[in-house]
Amino acid sequence: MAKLELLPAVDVRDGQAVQLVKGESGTGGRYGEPLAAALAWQEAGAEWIHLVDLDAAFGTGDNRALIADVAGRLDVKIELSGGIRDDASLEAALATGCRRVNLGTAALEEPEWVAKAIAAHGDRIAVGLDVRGTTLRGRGWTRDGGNLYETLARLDAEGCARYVVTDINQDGTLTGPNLQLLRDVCARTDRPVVASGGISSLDDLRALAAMTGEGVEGAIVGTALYEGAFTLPEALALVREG
Ligand SMILES: O=C(O)c1ccccc1NCC(=O)[C@H](O)[C@H](O)COP(=O)(O)O
Repeated sequence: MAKLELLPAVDVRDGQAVQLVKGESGTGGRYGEPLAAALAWQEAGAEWIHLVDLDAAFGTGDNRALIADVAGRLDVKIELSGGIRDDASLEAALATGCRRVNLGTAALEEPEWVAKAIAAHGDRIAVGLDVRGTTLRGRGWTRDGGNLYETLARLDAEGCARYVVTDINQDGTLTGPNLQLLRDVCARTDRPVVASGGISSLDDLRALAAMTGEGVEGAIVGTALYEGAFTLPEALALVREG
């Protein structure tokens, strides 16, 4: 069975590393310099970093220069997310050297542009499916954006290579991932799924590792690592053992 990939999160708001609760502004913890956080995950053995520009996602500015600087100083693979909605932001994101970008809002509001981006960039494009129930949310998770499964079918048909699936109600809550949602998404697509939101324990990672055969490829971990629920070396050892 394939090994579950782990992606420690570095979400950037106002130049600081943060983790929000359910994506709500002003909630959650602040964790200092994003570069220091990213280097700490890299030194602890991370193979990936999930790097998010929350200001760009919310439309409250951006941390583009800082994010490009962080990306340029890391040796690990980067998944870059937040506010990538047009040619300029996509080119800037890809120019950081990241392995892939996540498109979120654009997949809901600019489907033709997203189809072109998928055609042009292949598996460097993933789509973030951020949901409450089965309703997608865009613009930093502040606006409804259509039905999860209709959008998934459309993106599959357009050749989308991978999905990052977040249950917003679990995100940052340390109450565990929504395994049923992940199962349902995996049942409706043959593309790999990266799980995000709510991971609280090594047992949660074991449960996700047991789903690699269903299509769960990776897991983004934020709050649990910052708050010390487990360490990254412990998590990496768990997924390496299979
Ligand atoms: O990724 C986004 O675009 C985004 C937009 C608005 C609010 C939050 C957003 N991302 C949050 C994350 O990527 C979290 O770091 C990740 O889901 C980890 O969650 P957790 O392990 O529950 O802290």
